[in-house]
Amino acid sequence: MTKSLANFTGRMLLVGCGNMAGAMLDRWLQAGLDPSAVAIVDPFAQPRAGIGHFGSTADWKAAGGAADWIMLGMKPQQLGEVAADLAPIVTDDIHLLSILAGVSLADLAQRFPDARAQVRILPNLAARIGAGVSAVASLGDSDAAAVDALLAPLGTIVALADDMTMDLVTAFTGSGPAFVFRLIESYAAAGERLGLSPDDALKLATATFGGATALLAESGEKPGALIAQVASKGGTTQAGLDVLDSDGQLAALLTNVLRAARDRGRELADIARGDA
Ligand SMILES: NC(=O)C1=CN([C@@H]2O[C@H](COP(=O)(O)OP(=O)(O)OC[C@H]3O[C@@H](n4cnc5c(N)ncnc54)[C@H](O)[C@@H]3O)[C@@H](O)[C@H]2O)C=CC1
Ligand SMILES: O=C(O)[C@@H]1CCC=N1
Repeated sequence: MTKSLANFTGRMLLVGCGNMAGAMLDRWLQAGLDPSAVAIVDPFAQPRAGIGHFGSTADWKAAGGAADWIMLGMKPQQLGEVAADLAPIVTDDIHLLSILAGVSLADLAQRFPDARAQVRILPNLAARIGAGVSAVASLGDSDAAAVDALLAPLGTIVALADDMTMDLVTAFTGSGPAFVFRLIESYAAAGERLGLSPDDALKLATATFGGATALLAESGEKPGALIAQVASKGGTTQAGLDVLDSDGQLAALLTNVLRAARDRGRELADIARGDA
């Protein structure tokens, strides 16, 4: 059942509302968030019924805009221009939330020093259906109960003591869905190459990945224990696993994938700080 936000009383401003912030907002609205308590500053955001849309922070302010929560949902590269307009508005009664990859709590505190709290959230796209993962770390008086209430309808919440590992988590769970979609796409393409029709290949691949992850989560068993239940000695699965496991190539490939994504987060932070 969707966790309710019907009792959430804060006024929320979203600065940048594209794929990720839009997925969070749509889930929040589904969970009962009052649209009249939300405003969006984004020159290109998709309009949503009952929500005020503004092209700039100045337009929002001129229309009498006020907020208790402000969430940064644009790209990290836009932090400089956004902060120039927004920082004077972020006073000590405002919780500043950020979903920006790379941008650290220290960077947020430097850009928005007067905020009541700086809260760094790393969500993922599955938030749209309440099956996401949100890692969260904060500075200041973050009102953890209210932050948890906001994040609960989006899926699993992982509270981190600080944001030291956030760039790795960004790669792992933030970028993660794209890596999984690519694996499924490649699995389907391999099935096609060996004779399945494109429709059957994607349908079977999606159901196989979905069923396997659901079984893993529900059974509480370790992946290795479930592999042993599928792979008969000398059978078909073992023949495939022998290829997958050869020379540790899969582990090396995935480590390189995560390292590249994590390191790009650090580069984005440099760009957001104006250091690159
Ligand atoms: N897409 C994802 O799965 C995830 C994204 N993120 C983070 O979310 C943020 C947004 O990413 P996406 O939604 O993928 O990008 P997006 O390109 O879909 O959305 C960005 C939005 O910002 C708006 N925008 C551009 N300049 C602006 C300005 N000056 N003021 C206000 N709005 C402005 C754009 O019109 C657009 O709607 C990034 O910082 C990214 O690191 C974090 C976790 C996952
Ligand atoms: O690709 C990106 O930079 C963002 C951060 C995590 C997922 N999407």
